[in-house]
Amino acid sequence: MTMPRTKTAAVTLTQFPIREDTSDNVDNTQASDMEADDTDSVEDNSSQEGQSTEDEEIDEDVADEMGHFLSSFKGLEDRYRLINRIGEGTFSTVYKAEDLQYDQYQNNWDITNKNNSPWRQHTRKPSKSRREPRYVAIKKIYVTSSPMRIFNELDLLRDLREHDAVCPLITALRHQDQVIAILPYFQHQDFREYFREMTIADMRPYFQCLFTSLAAVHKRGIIHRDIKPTNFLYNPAQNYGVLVDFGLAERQGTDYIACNCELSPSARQWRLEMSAIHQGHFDHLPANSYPKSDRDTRPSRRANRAGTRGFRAPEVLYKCTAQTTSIDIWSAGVILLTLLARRFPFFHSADDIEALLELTHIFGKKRMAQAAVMHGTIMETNIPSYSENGHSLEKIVMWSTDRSRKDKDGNRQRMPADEEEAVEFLGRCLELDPFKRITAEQALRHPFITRAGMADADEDDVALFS
Ligand SMILES: Nc1ncnc2c1ncn2[C@@H]1O[C@H](COP(=O)(O)OP(=O)(O)OP(=O)(O)O)[C@@H](O)[C@H]1O
Repeated sequence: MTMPRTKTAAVTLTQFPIREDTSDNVDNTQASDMEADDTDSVEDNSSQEGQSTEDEEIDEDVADEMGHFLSSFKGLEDRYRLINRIGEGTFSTVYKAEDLQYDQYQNNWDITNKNNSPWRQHTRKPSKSRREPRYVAIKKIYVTSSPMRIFNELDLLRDLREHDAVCPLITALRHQDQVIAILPYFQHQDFREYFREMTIADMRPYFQCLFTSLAAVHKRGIIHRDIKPTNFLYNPAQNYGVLVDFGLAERQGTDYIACNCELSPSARQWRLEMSAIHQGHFDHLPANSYPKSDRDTRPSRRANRAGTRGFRAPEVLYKCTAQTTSIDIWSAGVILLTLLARRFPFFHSADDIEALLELTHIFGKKRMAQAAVMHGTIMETNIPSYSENGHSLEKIVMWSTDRSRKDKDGNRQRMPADEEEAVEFLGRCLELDPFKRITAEQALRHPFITRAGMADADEDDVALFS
């Protein structure tokens, strides 16, 4: 008889009760929350360590580390055979492992068993042989993560388990203060290996998959908060990818405080006109306004800024207190910009102020100042090289790919039509106003996406990047 994964556990293991109290046995005094909030920032320092095969040699240190992990987590070696370390991030280490007790459980998560699943066409055919190894990814969450953070990730993953475009949670286990999440192993390629070669025709299915995942996540009112290439596991050979890492995700509306951006444009304009800054003097402050230089007296604004540097939307940088799922669309736009510009990482700021300056360089002082006012804050810079109106995204892409110079007859290179379409879509994702930014549902109806799989633009692609 097979059993549902979440109802059974080896006697020696503490099965992680996803919806129950998780604090038992976890030393709360030790658990320092590494979650990025108002003060912390996360860098994209996760590494993918290749898609190991079993023949591949394993680094001695990794072998030692895996041995220690197996021996310290009671009962783990009866259930899983660790094969290799496949990823190391800010909050966890991920291992590839063989599921030794696969046949003892109901495996509803297994895409190879699903009929009518879009995953089915992207994965190997179900095998009749019961002996074929089944692989999982074991995410060993660092013990320094707070129990609430771990609970949040597992809870959201559980909510999203029915979605083919999100890597589902099989189960989670706890031994003392160590929590591990078991996910299906998804064969993918490291972004750094393919981003330079991707043609526009290759980008379409990539974003079709990514936006399908985002549409599913956003439909449930969940903000992923950490959309970046290492969190979208993509297999270019199969044109298929899944979203992982809900460690920073949250339900929209958590810690919500009203923000200026929700006002109607006329109400916002009225507020601006009444502000001391707009009037340029502080002798007669209108009611309910702040003087310009009051840093010592006014508490600083707090908002969730969790995410990875370079991928944060402007409203996150401006500490908007009413952030929505559209922050994920911005981050997806940054991935597209990376692909079109052939530069990774595209943005490389050390902190949020630098990140705002990088954006100002592209979008210009005027639009960045307008975006700031939208969220009830002021953005000023005296850096002389920044222009008032910034540059078009088309120009940025042409510069980045070394196509901005005129030819010997003085003509500028033109962007091929399919690339123009991609840049137009990019502009819809990198819209400074979150309310005007395209949604995931709308993105799936955009021609850049709907043309995925059509052999439309191969000639242009070849001409462009050869
Ligand atoms: N289901 C999976 N199948 C294959 N590889 C995976 C899977 N889940 C995670 N990985 C690998 O492990 C890496 C780290 O995983 P994850 O992003 O969940 O951890 P993290 O510690 O939160 O990382 P980060 O610092 O990027 O937020 C991924 O980039 C990927 O290479």
